[in-house]
Amino acid sequence: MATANSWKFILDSSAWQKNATGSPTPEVVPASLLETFVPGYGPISKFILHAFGFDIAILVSLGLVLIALGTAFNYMWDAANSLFLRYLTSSVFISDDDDLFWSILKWIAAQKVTQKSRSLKAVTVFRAAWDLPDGYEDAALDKDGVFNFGKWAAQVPPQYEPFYGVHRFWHKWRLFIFKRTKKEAQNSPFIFGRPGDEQMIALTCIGRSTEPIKKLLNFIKTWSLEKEQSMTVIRRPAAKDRARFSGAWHRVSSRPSRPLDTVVLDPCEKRKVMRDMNEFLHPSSPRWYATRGIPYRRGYLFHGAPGTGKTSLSFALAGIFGLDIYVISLLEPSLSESDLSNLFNNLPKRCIVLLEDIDTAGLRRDSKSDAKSNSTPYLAPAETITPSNLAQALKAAGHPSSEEKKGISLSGLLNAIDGVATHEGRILVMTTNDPEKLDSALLRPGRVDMEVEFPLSSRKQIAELFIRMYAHDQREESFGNEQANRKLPAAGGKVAVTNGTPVSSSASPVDGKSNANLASPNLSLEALTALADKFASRLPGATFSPAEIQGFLLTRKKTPHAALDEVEGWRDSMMAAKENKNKVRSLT
Ligand SMILES: Nc1ncnc2c1ncn2[C@@H]1O[C@H](COP(=O)(O)OP(=O)(O)OP(=O)(O)O)[C@@H](O)[C@H]1O
Repeated sequence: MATANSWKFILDSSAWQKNATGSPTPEVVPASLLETFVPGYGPISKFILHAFGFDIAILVSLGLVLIALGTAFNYMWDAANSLFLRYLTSSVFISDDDDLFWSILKWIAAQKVTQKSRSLKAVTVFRAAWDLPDGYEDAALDKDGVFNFGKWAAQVPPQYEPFYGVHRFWHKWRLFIFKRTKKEAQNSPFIFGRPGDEQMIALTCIGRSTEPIKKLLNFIKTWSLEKEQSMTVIRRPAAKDRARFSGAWHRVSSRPSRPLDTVVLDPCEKRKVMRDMNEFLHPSSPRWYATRGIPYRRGYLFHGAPGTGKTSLSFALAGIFGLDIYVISLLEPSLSESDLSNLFNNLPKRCIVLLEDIDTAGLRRDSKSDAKSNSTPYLAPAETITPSNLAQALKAAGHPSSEEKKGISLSGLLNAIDGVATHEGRILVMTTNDPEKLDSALLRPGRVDMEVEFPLSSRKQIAELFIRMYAHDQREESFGNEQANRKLPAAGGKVAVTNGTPVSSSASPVDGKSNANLASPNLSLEALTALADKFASRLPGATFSPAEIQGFLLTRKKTPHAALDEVEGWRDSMMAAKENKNKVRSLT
C-alpha cells in the first residue's frame, strides 16, 4: 500500500532508478528517453516499484520497441503496397452515372463479400409491389386474415452492400479488390448521396492486364441483364441540378415487362406494329436507311379514348424488344425547348421515347404562324375589357399572355424530334385522346410513320378481358422467376388461352400470341369461355374502355359469377353517368 512515506520515496528523484533490492535497474531504453515518450513515467514507475516491488522499465521499454517496430513495418508495408498497386496491378474505374455502377453494387451485394466484410452499408429496400420477398406473410396476417403491410415490411431484413473503402473478393480463382469511394462535389451543399456527390468504384486485379476485370465486368453485365430480362426500365428527365452531374436522364424504376397478350387489341393491329418495329430494329436496318439517306428513326401515334391501352401497349413493346422506355411529359412546367432538345440528343442508340397525351400539351404555334392563321383578330372594344378578359384581349391583339409564353412551342417540339443525328435509332411513341387536335406538321411521315387506333372495347374484347381476369395464370405460380414472362414451360396437357381462344402452348409472343394463361383450376376453360360470352353479351360494344371494364372486374376479381350477375346494374349506372356528362358538356 502506498503510504505517506512511499509518496516521499516517489518524489525522491534520486531513488527511482533503483529497484526494490537497491540494485540499479537494467536500462533497455534509457529512463530519460522513456520519460520523454511516456509522460509521467518517472513518478508512476517509482510508485509501482515502491508499492509492489515491481520494476516496469523493461515492460515499458519492450512496449516502446514493439510500437516502433510496428510503425516501421506499417510504413514499409504501405510503401510496398503502393509500389505493388502502382506497378503490378490493373484497375478499371466506374462512375455512378453509369448503369454498370449499380449492376456491380447489386452483384457484389449478392456475393460472399457481404457476408465476410466488416464494413457494410445496410439499405432498407423499398421494394416495388412485385418484388416482395416470400416467407414473411404469415407474421403480417392478423387473426382475421388482414394483411398488415407495415408489419410485413418490418420483418423484411435490409440488404447489405459494401460500404466506402476496400473489400477483397475471389471470383473464378482470382483475387479482386473492390474500392468504393465518394467525392464531394465542390461548390455544392453536401447532401449525403445526393446530386453533387460523385461515387466511384475501382476494380483492381493482380497483373499488368485489365483483361480479367473486363471479363468480370462482362460477367456482371450478363448477370444483371439476365436478372432484368423480364423487366422494363423506365427513365424520366433528370432534375436540373442533377442533370449536370449524372446526365439528362434519370432511371426512375424498372417494372416487370408487360406481356403483349395482356393488351387487348385487334390482333392484326398488334401484329402490324410488332412487325414494323421488329423490322426497324433489325441490325441491317441502319445501313439500309443510311444508304438511302433516310434518318434512322421511327414514329408512332397511338390514339384512342382514355383507358384503351395506348400506354400499356408502349410498355409491352418495350418489354418485348428489350428497350428502355424514356417518358417525357410536355406538361412539365420547367421543361424548356432547349431541355427538350438536350433530352432527345442524349438518348441511347435504341430506345422508346414516350410522349403521352400530346394533345393536352398545349403546344403553341409560333406567333408568326398564329398571325398567318388568324390574320384578323377580333379586338374587344376598350371599354368592355375587364381584368378577367384581359388575357384574351391581349391574345387577340397579338400579345401572347405570360402563361402562353411558357412551355413548348410546336416548332420547338418538331426541332427536338427532327434533331441532329445523335438520336438516330430511337422509336418515338406519341399518345393522344384526340388526334384531330394535332397539327398536321406533327403527323407528317418521318415524324409519325404509323398510326394505331385504340377503339372502345368490342364484345369480343370484353370477353377477352373477362377471360384474362379469371384465367388461372401460370405466371402467378412462377412469381419471382425472372424468366416467367418470356419462356413459360409447356403446359402439360392443359390448354392455353389467348385472345379468348385456345392456342398452342408453344405460341410465340412475337406473333401476338402467348402461352401464358391457363384456365382457372376452379373453372374449366369451356365454362370460363361460356361465362365470358354471357358477360360480353350483357354489355354494348364500343361503349366502355378496357380500363372501365377492368375496373369493374377488379372489384370482383375472385367472383366471376358475381361479375356476371352485377354487370347489368353497373352498365345502366355507367351509361346514365355518361349521358349526364355529355349533357353537361353540350351545355357548356
Ligand atoms: N386494351 C387494353 N387491354 C388490356 N388492358 C387495358 C387496355 N386498355 C386499358 N387497359 C387497362 O387500363 C388501364 C389504363 O390503361 P392505359 O394507361 O394503357 O390506357 P391509355 O389509353 O394510355 O389511357 P390514357 O389515354 O388515359 O393515357 C391499365 O391498367 C390497363 O391495364
